[in-house]
Amino acid sequence: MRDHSNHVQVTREKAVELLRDACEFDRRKETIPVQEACGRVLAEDAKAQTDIPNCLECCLDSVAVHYADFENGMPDTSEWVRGVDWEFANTGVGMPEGFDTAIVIEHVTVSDDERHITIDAAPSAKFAGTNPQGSKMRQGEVLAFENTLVTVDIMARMAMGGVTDVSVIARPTVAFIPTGNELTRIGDELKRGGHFETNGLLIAEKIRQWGGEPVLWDIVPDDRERITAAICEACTKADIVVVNAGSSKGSDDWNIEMLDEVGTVLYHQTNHGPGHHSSAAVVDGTPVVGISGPPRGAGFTADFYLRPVIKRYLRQPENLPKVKARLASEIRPGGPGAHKHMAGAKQLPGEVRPSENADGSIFYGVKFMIVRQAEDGVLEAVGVPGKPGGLSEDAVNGYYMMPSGTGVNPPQVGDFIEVDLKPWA
Ligand SMILES: Nc1nc2c(c(=O)[nH]1)N[C@H]1C(S)=C(S)[C@@H](COP(=O)(O)OP(=O)(O)OC[C@H]3O[C@@H](n4cnc5c(N)ncnc54)[C@H](O)[C@@H]3O)O[C@H]1N2
Ligand code: MOO
Repeated sequence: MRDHSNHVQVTREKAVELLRDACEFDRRKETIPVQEACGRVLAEDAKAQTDIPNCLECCLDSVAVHYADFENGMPDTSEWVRGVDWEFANTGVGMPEGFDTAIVIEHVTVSDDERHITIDAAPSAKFAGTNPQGSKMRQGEVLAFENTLVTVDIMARMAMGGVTDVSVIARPTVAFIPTGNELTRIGDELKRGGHFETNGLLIAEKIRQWGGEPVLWDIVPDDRERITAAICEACTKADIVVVNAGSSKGSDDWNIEMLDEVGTVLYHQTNHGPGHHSSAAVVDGTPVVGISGPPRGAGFTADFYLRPVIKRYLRQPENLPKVKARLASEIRPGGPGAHKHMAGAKQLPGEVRPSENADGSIFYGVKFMIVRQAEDGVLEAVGVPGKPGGLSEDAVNGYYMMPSGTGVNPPQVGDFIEVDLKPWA
């Protein structure tokens, strides 16, 4: 049984900072076709391979002429020959060779047989109505900088400049190690009192959405040697490792000890719940993110702690975006430390766990919120009604860290609160 007398509890902010400092990635690069670059991060500047346009180009639908014919005023065009003195020229297309100036088609009357024209407005200067070579992009010009997340527009711009292959940061591989004797693979027969291993499904998809490559480990039983072996193997094979469950104080909760044996534990508790038993370690230079078992907390603690590590690898913004929203429904404190048997209580009933902020520090209950526009146009946040883990959670798009502790006043309906937006990417 684990010795949990020596807690390393940190705030959420400190946890992210410790994890960030522990990441010294040796990023890999790969070259992929530009058509597949959307959603990837450039490892090098992408440069135009050619001038665009690569010759004098016509601006609008026009006829192409020689400016020299207009230098002494409007010429007599009755004897003009198509292809010699004039030619059609169209928007965004190279000028017919030899022609230097364009007159928009609205100032031109074309004969029915399209061989003769009369013009009612002369061009103002040589090259009028044209775009010079290289006016959209010049060969060698940077079209997108290193570390840019390629959007559809950027992908199309690079392709426009003749870029066929791009160098991108390889997707970091993220090993997910599920632990627990009670776990059963999805599709197998459920053990008595057990659960299907669903956190792997949940977190693998998040990893993909955030730009990583999930690698799912088989369920590891609560056995010290097997846990250690799985962690060590994963740390040699993956860029980032997630160890799931086995993080608390139960008779089979070994993960923190094992991480401590093979690496350095940075922290193994945070100041919020759910998610209290989140942890982090470094094993042979590989960051290991510890996510607690209960699925309700596993999802958003991955948002809090795993996402920044993946984003750091990919050199993308790490913090979740926050919005200020008007609290639209009453929310109550919760989690250890927010219990009615608060810090300082002399005797607790046996089924109640002691406060984790008995020292008077602030503890945060993570509240699932729906952020939406109120009828008066203001952004409002509604606490998810009903039972935690219920259907109403499907609409959750934000998290609020609700403080509790001595002297802390919880927000009232109508107050503005800061909500972390749930990340989809
Ligand atoms: N006496 C105390 N008991 C507990 C405390 C405490 O402070 N004192 N903390 C509670 C809190 S908070 C949490 S969170 C959990 C943390 O538990 P673990 O991270 O050690 O997770 P397990 O005990 O292994 O499992 C808990 C629960 O989650 C299910 N689980 C685990 N892995 C998966 C998975 N991959 N997919 C789906 N479900 C999974 C597991 O079957 C259990 O039902 O401890 C509290 N207890
Ligand atoms: O760590 Mo637990 O996730 O607080 O519920």
